[in-house]
Amino acid sequence: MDQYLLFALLGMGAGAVFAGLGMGLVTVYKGSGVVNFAQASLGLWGAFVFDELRRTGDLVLPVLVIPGRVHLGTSTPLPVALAVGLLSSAVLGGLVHVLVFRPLRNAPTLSKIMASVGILTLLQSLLVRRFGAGSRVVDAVLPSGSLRFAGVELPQDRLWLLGITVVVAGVLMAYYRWSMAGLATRAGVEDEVALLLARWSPNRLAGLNWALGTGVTSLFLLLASPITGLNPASIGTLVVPGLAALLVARLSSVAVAAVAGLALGVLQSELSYMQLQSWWPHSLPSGTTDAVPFVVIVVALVLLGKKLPRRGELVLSRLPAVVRRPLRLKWVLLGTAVVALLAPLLGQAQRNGLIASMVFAVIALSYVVLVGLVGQVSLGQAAIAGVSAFTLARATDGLPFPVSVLLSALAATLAGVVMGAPALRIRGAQLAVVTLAGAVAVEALFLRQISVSGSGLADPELFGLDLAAQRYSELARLPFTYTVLAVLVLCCLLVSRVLNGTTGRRFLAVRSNERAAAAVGVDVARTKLIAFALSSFIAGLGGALLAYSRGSVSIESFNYLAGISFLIFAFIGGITSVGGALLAGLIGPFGLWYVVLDGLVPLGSAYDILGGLTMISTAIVAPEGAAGFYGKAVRNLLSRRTGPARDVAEVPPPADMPAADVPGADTPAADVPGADTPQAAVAAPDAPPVPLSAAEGISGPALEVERVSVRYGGVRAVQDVSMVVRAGELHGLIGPNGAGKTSTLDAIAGFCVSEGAVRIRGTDVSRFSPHRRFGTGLARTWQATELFLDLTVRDNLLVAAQPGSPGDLVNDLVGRARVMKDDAMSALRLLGIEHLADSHPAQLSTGQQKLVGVARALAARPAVLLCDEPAAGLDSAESRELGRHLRTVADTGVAVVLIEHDLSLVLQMCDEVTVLDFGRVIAQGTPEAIRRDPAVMTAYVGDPRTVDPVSQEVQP
Ligand SMILES: Nc1ncnc2c1ncn2[C@@H]1O[C@H](COP(=O)(O)OP(=O)(O)OP(=O)(O)O)[C@@H](O)[C@H]1O
Repeated sequence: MDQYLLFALLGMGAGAVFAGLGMGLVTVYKGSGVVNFAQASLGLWGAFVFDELRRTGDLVLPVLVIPGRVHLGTSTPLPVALAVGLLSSAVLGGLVHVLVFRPLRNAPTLSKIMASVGILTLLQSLLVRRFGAGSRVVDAVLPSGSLRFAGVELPQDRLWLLGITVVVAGVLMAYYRWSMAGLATRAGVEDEVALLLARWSPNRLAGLNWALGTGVTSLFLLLASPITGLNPASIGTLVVPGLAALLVARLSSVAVAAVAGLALGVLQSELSYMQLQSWWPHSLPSGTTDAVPFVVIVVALVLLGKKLPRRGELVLSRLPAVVRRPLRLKWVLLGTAVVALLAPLLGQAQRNGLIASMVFAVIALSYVVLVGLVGQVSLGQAAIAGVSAFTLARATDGLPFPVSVLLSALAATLAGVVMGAPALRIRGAQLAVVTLAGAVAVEALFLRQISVSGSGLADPELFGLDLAAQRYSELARLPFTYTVLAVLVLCCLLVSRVLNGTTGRRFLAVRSNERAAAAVGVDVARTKLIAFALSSFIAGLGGALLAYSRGSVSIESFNYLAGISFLIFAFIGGITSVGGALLAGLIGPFGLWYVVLDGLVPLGSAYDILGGLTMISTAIVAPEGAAGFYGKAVRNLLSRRTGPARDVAEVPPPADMPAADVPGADTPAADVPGADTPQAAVAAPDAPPVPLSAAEGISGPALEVERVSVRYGGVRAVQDVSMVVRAGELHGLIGPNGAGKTSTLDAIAGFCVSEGAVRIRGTDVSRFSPHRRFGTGLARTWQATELFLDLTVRDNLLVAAQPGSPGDLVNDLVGRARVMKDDAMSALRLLGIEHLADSHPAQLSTGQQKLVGVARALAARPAVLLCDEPAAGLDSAESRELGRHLRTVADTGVAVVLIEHDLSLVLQMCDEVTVLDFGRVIAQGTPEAIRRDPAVMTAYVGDPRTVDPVSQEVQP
């Protein structure tokens, strides 16, 4: 027991460091909304500066140019060195905010993650350049020696660290609770607009918090350095536990971050003690302690996943745009032929560069699938590629060449799905944290356990043809070059097919808006898992090729730092297109660009610094990457010469533009897909109703809601609401603000936890997820339009028309995907907006967007359509037009539930009306009955009289 106490206290050394990281990360996040992957590097800078001052009296500067250091005298007193060290980190943190994150304030989360990862690599290289790569032993800062307690010698420095952690956490808490700047920072987390109105500058506050956060982290790294030593390479062991503390603290509580950090340190220390015991199962991998943060993160996310707060940012930002355009076969063949003809002409070094470029392009394609198309930021792809490489070296002995590679890639697929599974509830920076922690765990539990030397890898051979990458003096053999080229071409075609097929459409829908995707039947979790699997398979192929090309498998090629470097180059190239991946290959580690540059100036580690700097500037200037940036520039140039380029979406006309002026209006009806169907006859609300709904011919209730209740914590938003809606009925759901209308709709569609029963055409769907409810014939629209901004109007509708089936991916790959264009077009035609099919949502007016939202819900021919204030934001003429459209929809046999504030519109258009107030049904019946119901008028105007439905004036 004494030993457990001792090890618990020993763990406080690392624990205080983790706590310092966690508290610093929370401070930075509170101030700026950035999850700072470079926190440990920024903190280490101050610790190194402090140590260097004490050793040599030199103040080291982070500037890349000379002079890198200023001599301040031979002996610097401890307090001065301490102050200068902390200040260095704080200033560096403030500078990072001003130079990088301030310009990125409104940028997508992806750009912020990439920038902070760029800073991490940049600082790591800087630390090595300025202070050397080795480990430093640091003189004691805190009192050493021990105290005797309960028969155990307790180290004093750990007790001091524990005390300092408590004090710093207390000071930070007091700062956020009582100081004006702290209170303003907390207010900014909720609502930055309000902060601005109160005359606080969010930028200045962010800068202050950056400086404070990095200073706090540096303090703990510095004080604990005599225990932990100082080593630039230790960043890997620091980043993940710090991020784990941040997540456990729900990104907001300094105190919880401190406790979580200390607890992690203690847990790791106790585990390392237990591993020395005879009863410990020694068959467990020795890296178990390094995997602890991953487990903590996974548990934290499972328990807190949906509760993690989001910042009230000024601007909602989007990921870089994706252009869906299939690869043209002639370009693929031409490109392949050029590389194939060029390869024999290159020298060994250049051909090696070509191979490295092609291998890296394959790996970059895996990022295109996961990060570019689904928006899932992964820092763990190198570990996934490593699983394949190590499997190839160890587990596929004796298997023939392509089979061994395919099996290894499948092992990587499995690892990717396992790493991705806990991440299904999250995205953005938190996902990046999980994948980074996962990469460290894979490295500790798997890669390090099966370290393999070069001889472990059998050379590839196909039908007697020697495909080895190297043989004697030949370092880059042609047959291997062609093998890699073939794999790259296949992967490019695969990704292009997926991007342009139904799977890609669904990927982009999930990337754009997860809950809207679920509302149109997309199984979001499955879609993400498919993306993880596909991307891991491609990364696995890349990993196997990388292993062959290097002739050996080493951890350094696949550790978390390699993962970060991979992501950096993939992002610089362009993370949303096949072209971007090819560019990434060109500039990637040891690729052709590196070889050419290295021939001119020896690069060494400067290439990483260059990569980090390029990464940061790419994140700021061109988040779409070099491919997107130059692609756009070329298109602009062409359009200036020849008029608008074809793939740039043209701005559609307003809805009231005459049909003849609409692009494509001169297309004969017979040329429009689906024009020969009966639905094609319907072009306006005045036209006779056309059967569109899957509910055709069904009589009886399409929707039954029975005693549904919804609670948000202490708020009872909906209480025992019941209603029945028949096929072909337009049912109004009205009530004052906050009456519970949207919550009722959310409960029916499965978007909130509720009690009671919901039946669609007799099927009880109360326990179904939203996408399964959609499958039974229930569609909805949203109060905000919630269209998929990355997709055209047609594609928005096609996502709903084809919510997914198990064979879709294979069909996409073999080019046999079914396209339900008719359903999509007939929904657009029904609402008179087929001319908008090729527009992007951002180009449409609010009214047009609302109609597209209704059309999207109709594209799957639902039996029940729930419309949440579709007329909000429209003028009264547009509202009435929309009302007529909905009447037409109901007349096709769809049961329509309409939430609407325009009382006169509801009383005119609807067959039945349900009125809610304070979450309860206060009236139900025909518009006539509702009009006469005094309870309704009391709820609306506090006056028990009736209302004139047209003028909305209260009648005596
Ligand atoms: N996510 C939530 N968490 C806590 N309370 C909520 C949440 N969503 C809604 N509420 C509360 O539940 C009640 C009903 O809200 P709801 O949005 O369903 O009403 P509504 O009739 O649709 O209002 P409006 O017409 O303004 O859209 C309100 O008191 C609201 O503040």
